[in-house]
Amino acid sequence: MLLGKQANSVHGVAVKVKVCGLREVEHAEAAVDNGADAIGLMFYAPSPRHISNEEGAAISKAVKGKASRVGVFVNPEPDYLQQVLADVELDILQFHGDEDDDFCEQWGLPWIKAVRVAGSTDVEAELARWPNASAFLLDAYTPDAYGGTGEAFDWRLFPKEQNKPLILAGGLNPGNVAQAVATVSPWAVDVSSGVESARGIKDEALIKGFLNEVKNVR
Ligand SMILES: O=C(O)c1ccccc1N[C@@H]1O[C@H](COP(=O)(O)O)[C@@H](O)[C@H]1O
Repeated sequence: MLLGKQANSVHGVAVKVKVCGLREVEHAEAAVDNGADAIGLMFYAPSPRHISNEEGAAISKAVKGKASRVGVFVNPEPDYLQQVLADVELDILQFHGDEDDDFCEQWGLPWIKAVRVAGSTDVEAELARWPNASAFLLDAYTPDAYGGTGEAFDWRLFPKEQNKPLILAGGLNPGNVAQAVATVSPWAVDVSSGVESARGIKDEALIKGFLNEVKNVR
């Protein structure tokens, strides 16, 4: 599991893994069976990984009790988010847009704030904008997309010390995740396009490969 109701562990002994943008029950099951701590369900319509509430409910049910189910949103309308919560059992919310602390805090679930990092970003100052976040996910900034681009940021900008769990994301894949973990020592890693055979299409072998690579450095 990724986070409890209270997130209070920082830099635990094992690197946790979230596999994001799952659209098929069998891919979610493959991720969980191979050691994923969390799966991400994309509720952002422009994403190639977007799923309906019905699809999300089926995946959520399949992995219940085995992994944390994270709903990923980008600047959602409150009514839409409310409807997702009514239809899909989720454990954690991930906000990947311009949502402020008050917006993220109102849903009664632990939440992760994604912060998009460019060369000029003052990461510490950015993280201070969401004091109630349970954890932060650091992803690459790209001007034309909110995430899921397969782009990495400069890992030297990843904070060495933080009082909250930090998740490394952006451009991770089976070929670079071991190096990323060794370089940055994140609390968790998050992958989406790096385990796809085509845009939005997850690949079971790549999912397994990614999880094996992380296991080797756990
Ligand atoms: O996956 C998407 O399409 C997406 C769209 C909008 C916001 C976030 C999105 N995905 C998240 O982006 C990061 C990094 O993805 P990648 O591994 O570089 O493809 C990851 O946290 C996804 O959850």
